[in-house]
Amino acid sequence: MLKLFSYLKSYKVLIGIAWILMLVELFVELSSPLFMARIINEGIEQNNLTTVMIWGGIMIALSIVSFASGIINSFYASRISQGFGYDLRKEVFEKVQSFSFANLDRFPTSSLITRLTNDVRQLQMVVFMGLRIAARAPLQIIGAVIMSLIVNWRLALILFIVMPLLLLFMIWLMSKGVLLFQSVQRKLDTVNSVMRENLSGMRLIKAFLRKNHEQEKFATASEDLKETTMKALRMVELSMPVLLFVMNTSILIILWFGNIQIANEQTNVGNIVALVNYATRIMHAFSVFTFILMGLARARASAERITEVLDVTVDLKDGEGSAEEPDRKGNLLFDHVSFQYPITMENVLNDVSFNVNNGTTVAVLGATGSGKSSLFQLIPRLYDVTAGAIYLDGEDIRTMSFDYLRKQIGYVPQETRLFSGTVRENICWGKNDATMEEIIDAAKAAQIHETIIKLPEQYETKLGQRGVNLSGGQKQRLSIARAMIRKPKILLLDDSTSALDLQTEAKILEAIKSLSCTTLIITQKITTVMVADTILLLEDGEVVAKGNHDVLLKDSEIYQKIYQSQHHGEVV
Ligand SMILES: Nc1ncnc2c1ncn2[C@@H]1O[C@H](COP(=O)(O)OP(=O)(O)OP(=O)(O)O)[C@@H](O)[C@H]1O
Repeated sequence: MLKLFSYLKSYKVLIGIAWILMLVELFVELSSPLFMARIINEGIEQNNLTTVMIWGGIMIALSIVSFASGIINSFYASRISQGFGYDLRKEVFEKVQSFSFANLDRFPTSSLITRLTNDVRQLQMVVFMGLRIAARAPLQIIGAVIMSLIVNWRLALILFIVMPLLLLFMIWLMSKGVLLFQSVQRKLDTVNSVMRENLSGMRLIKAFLRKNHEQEKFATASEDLKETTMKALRMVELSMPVLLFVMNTSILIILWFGNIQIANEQTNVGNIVALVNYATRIMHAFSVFTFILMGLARARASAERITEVLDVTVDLKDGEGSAEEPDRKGNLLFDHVSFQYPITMENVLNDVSFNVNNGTTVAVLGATGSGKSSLFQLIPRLYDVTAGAIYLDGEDIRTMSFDYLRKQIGYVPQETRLFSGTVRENICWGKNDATMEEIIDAAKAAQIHETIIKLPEQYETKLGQRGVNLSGGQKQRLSIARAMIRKPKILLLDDSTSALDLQTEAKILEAIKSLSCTTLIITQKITTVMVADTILLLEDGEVVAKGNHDVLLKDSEIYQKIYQSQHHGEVV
């Protein structure tokens, strides 16, 4: 947790001011009982109204100073804690942005969201408390103890017996609290994850009549969160009655012995009132302390979760190459490439070798789960190969900078993902500085221009979240336009034409040819495969056949079967 508080460094001066103001408040608080004792002893008991007026006036003036200090301290505490939260959130967000896919696989999205929001908020609260009340509570205890020793050291000894007991009780409370609040944050993750899945899959849930099942899942996760939170809060609530009991007992003992001392003329009423006042303040500080300790317990759990993200070693290292080299031709070579996902550690690609000449088209064919998408993700280095190497124009892609390598590639992933914004903005995602002419050209090439101009505001039509107001095929074509506008040297289409009719698909393939880029297409359609220069047949992560349509139809039994299945048994 201390590591995270290093983010407060830039607020050193403001923290100093906030603490000075807090000390002013504390001084007034601790000096008040003394003034009160004076008013009673020298004013009320002696019937001296002038003394009452003078010390009363001083007390009012000090209270105004304390009130103003409190307000300004609060203002600074909010400013510092909000700034700290902003800096920390930014740092965590930037770290997540630098994550490789392998790193991302380790953290569920919902958990990252909770860490970025709720966990940062917990730490923010602790910073606020630290500036407003946290440092005050222990100082208040120490100050009140010293003052009560000055006022009446014999009676103050009662507090020395009570305080260690309270301290032990609070340490026990804190140790239990940390574990419980860690559990609360984990349960919150689960609720967020269930909610996220539910909201993003709402259409499917309705179509499959899974509403009740999902509701049960949510209710279970929510109930679990409620139970754990209640358990944690019960710990906090337990502290209050214990403190009140101890406080009232201590005051009773002070009054009992105080009474005896007054009778023996060893002390006076004013001092006893002051002592009772200090005892009340000590107990109050203890209750604030308990509240702070619980906050700290919660923040410690949050700090651990945030540090876990910040401490991740990003396993993809950027290549040394410059981002401004000349564009490549697009020759691609897979040289004995094997790959496994870090979380499963099983080979999904095994000794894959093939060569693609620039400007040619390769169709990648294979059963589901055979490793096609995994193979594609290695080219823009979303993951790194586990063995072997991939070369672009003879150079290992790991030596190139990410920016440079990815600038050469247009990637249309299997799952079409559009962003809220206009149609134009979505196409521009592929090239920030694209002109309107380039945008229209890309849309025409992707066979989506005609559809766009029929939309209410054409290119300025706003897309709903994830493009809800478009059909599956329209979304696919828009993502193809987004990739084509970059005029990439390598174009990767991961099953991106599955929702298109044969005629539209043929037109897109024609437009792609005119880009003269190296194109790799994952497809299940034999019509697309047939026009490719090379076909790669993958099975369980291995290349089992390679060649053009005619070669494979002659040599590969698997290819023959695929061909026949889509040509209704017709053998060529
Ligand atoms: N992020 C991941 N972490 C762990 N394993 C994964 C991950 N993504 C895919 N896999 C596994 O890798 C294997 C290959 O998956 P891949 O998505 O590459 O297959 P595919 O041929 O593209 O399948 P499909 O045609 O169904 O899209 C599968 O066994 C899959 O379970």
